[in-house]
Amino acid sequence: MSAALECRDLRAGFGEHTVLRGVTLSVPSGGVTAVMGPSGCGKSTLLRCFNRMNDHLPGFFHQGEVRALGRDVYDPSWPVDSLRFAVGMVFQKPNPFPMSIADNVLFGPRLLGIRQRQELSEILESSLRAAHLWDEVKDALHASALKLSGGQQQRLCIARALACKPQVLLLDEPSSALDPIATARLEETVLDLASRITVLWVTHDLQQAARVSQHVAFLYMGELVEEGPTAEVFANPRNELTERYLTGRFG
Ligand SMILES: Nc1ncnc2c1ncn2[C@@H]1O[C@H](COP(=O)(O)OP(=O)(O)OP(=O)(O)O)[C@@H](O)[C@H]1O
Repeated sequence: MSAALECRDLRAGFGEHTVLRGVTLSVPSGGVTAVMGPSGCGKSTLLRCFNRMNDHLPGFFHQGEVRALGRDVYDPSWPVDSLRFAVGMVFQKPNPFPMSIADNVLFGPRLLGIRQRQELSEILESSLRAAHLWDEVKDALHASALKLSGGQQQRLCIARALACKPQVLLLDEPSSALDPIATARLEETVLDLASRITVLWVTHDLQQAARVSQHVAFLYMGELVEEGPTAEVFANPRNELTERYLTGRFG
């Protein structure tokens, strides 16, 4: 199985604060890999290294290698915009742009220079369908995205990322602001997508990690403690820290 994302000896942090302390991780192509670990252990920082979303944050530094789709993410011949189209991201809080549903989805394709009406309308429909939102919004494509519910807004954010035809989606606790029904719909949507693209999903929720992922990585205080097939890690963790985390015995 080839790796969609990889980092080797990755140290990263902000100013004097080292957050990631030499993380080596390989995220298999296809399916869902969950990153779990206690608050502050560096999950989001790790996720954001893969599409260079930390770069603009004050004091950010990194050492070591970070690769996406087989390429160094700092390869000067790979513009950061193209990297972020290939490795899309959905954040904790839904963040639709204050514009119509259609304009949200078509924002990326228009930036990519696509102007043909027919092509844009195909991208709009296929992205909304893939995000399981088409049936709910097909008669209101020109209504404001801000009128959608939180769960719909989060699926719109997925559609917006999908419109740029990513090969990888980074999800940073995308359901933490959603109720259980909206969370279930989001999980169903992502599981469908994961047959075609690679998903790296940061979650606090162990049951969610067990439900959605085939591969799991456990981070603790900036170090990768354990990774492997989800069923194996949950049933038989090799590391005592992982075992304590999974059984809720974490001081
Ligand atoms: N922009 C920033 N500037 C300075 N420190 C930061 C910044 N972003 C994160 N940190 C610090 O890096 C550490 C790891 O944060 P990160 O958000 O990666 O952890 P996390 O495991 O995702 O946490 P949570 O589960 O609470 O979201 C924390 O101590 C945090 O305060």
